[in-house]
Amino acid sequence: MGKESIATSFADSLAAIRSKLPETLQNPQVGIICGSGLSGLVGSFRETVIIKYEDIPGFSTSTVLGHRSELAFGLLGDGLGVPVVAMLGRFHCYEGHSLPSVVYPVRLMAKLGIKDLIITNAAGSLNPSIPVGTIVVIQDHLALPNLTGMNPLLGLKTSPNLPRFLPLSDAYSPALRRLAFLAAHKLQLPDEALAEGTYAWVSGPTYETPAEGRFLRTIGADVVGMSTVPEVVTGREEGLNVMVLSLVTNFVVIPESYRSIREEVHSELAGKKITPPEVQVVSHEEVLSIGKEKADVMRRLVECVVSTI
Ligand SMILES: O=P(O)(O)O[C@@H]1C[C@H](O)[C@@H](CO)O1
Ligand SMILES: Nc1nc2[nH]cnc2c(=O)[nH]1
Repeated sequence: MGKESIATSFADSLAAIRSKLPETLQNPQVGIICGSGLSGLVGSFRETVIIKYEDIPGFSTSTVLGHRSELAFGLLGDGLGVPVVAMLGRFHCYEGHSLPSVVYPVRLMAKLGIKDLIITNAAGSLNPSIPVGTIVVIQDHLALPNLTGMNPLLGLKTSPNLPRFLPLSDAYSPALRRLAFLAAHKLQLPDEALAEGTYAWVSGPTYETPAEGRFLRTIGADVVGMSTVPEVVTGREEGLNVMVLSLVTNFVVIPESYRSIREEVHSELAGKKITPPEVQVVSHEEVLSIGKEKADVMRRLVECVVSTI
């Protein structure tokens, strides 16, 4: 899409959205992107207005189970509540969406006036000390696609006011990360409920081979997932404060050693039968099931952070 048609598209999207919102929700302060199976957060909204993605010009729709394709506006948190906008479902490159489409909603939320962006996702753990069920407050990322030509900021700038070269050494807001740990304390979550770590972005839709998992761990990633980084990069370009909460839904399968078919065959030929180890595999059903189990903790945490922003 050229610069002019992107601008027209944003104007059309904004007009369609604003026409459906009451005065109290016209200026959301916080944007939230809900990861796989984590859209239950909307249950805590008051004065909720839901707009289907298909009714917003310029928007795509999500094709992934656990993503609802709806934009939710409402008031969240104690007292009068903070006006927020939440994406109940996101777009991933592996669905066939282009990077500009994946990050379109982030740019739109920035144009709606949000200052802070809270992103959640489901991720696999590469770190033995970060078990399934932990929420990881992301402190940094490793994005091989960004480094190798799949960067959401490649190409013409969508506005002359945006920086051409964006520093990312401060991508994950320390102030918001502090609020996450303070919120966990306020909610009396056990210490181990929240960890800190580095997120690796891969395109998906395949889960990692054992060698890929080992590689990502070796280069410093704690969790891995198929989303989020394009949203973070674009959010930073738009001048937003960004925080990412990754729910660990599974361990990435990294066996200590490989099953040796060579040894099995040689043993069999020598009259000794070796019982092969069970092969573990990850599934999206498992990801959604842990998401369902932990959705409430994520909901309370995000609500508490929003109340204290
Ligand atoms: O949208 P998120 O990042 O939460 O979803 C994760 C990554 C894949 O889309 C999916 C794999 O199970 O879950
Ligand atoms: N790439 C990747 N994405 C995930 N999303 C949830 N679990 C995983 C995982 O193990 N690997």
